[in-house]
Amino acid sequence: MTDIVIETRGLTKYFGDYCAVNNLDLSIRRGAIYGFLGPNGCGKSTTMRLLTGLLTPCAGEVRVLGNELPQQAEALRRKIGYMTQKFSLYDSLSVAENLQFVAKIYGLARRQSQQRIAQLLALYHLEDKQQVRAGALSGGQKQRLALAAATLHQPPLLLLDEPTSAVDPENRREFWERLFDLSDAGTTILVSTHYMDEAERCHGLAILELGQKRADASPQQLTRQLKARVFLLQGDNLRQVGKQLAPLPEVISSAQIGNTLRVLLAPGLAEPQQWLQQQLPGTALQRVEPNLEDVFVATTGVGYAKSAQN
Ligand SMILES: Nc1ncnc2c1ncn2[C@@H]1O[C@H](COP(=O)(O)OP(=O)(O)OP(=O)(O)O)[C@@H](O)[C@H]1O
Repeated sequence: MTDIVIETRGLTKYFGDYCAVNNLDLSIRRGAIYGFLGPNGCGKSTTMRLLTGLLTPCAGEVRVLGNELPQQAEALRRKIGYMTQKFSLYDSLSVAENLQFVAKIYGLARRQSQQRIAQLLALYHLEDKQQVRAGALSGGQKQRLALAAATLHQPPLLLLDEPTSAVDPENRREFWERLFDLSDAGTTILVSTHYMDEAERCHGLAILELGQKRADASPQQLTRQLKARVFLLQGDNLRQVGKQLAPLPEVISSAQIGNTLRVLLAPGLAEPQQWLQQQLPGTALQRVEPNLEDVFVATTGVGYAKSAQN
């Protein structure tokens, strides 16, 4: 059996005249946690819906777990777990009732369903909440319940659309530990996010903008391959310095972080440090290693245009 679980070529989706997903090629291997990182409206959710078979592409080829979509969407449905952006379980049902309901949908036998639900309640620390209405749970508990429901039938592929957007850092960390357990057991996980710290945890990552893929590699490769140069500046009047630098075509971005200004320079400059020092005589500056946020800034928006120009 092939090790590639999700494969798309030229995947494209229009809503009317608007191209929400534009000629997307993906290749995601079994057991990977693969992230979609991108701004609001870049096409993350639409791509996920296309990969579940819920939406039909306008063009391109899609193969998920060996199923050609949209023709074999029905066969795929039982093999995936899908956690939508909005909590989609029943607020008025208890935690246990929600899981029993999902087990019925998947056609689990009563005994098997009881065992699996007990296992999930323990795994996701919901044992003492099983009689509580889902609507009364905290944000973190709701997400754990949603993950329990999405994994109830032990699917080999999980699609999680911004799963931790309403969750505090501790719960998010715990949630990701469970995702790594699932990945370790062979589950492939596709996760969309706005958060750099979540994106950094992924094995592989696509940065999306305007429905297009701007970059695709592991977070480590993306930072290593970045051609833009990053500098940290210290000194007085950093607000003023930032405003002076921002409009220059050689400057991809300047952003204040505490008492420093983080400046990204476009790749075309032969002597970037010298060039920057000439713009700002007397300002202390130091070259630093790029992080994932630098990659994001350089591959989207103004950064994308300036990187391409220079
Ligand atoms: N059913 C639809 N009809 C028309 N336009 C749509 C539909 N679904 C999505 N869109 C548009 O397609 C674009 C991509 O939307 P999508 O929800 O995939 O983005 P996203 O990256 O998931 O955004 P967010 O981070 O805000 O969830 C947006 O401009 C959106 O308005």
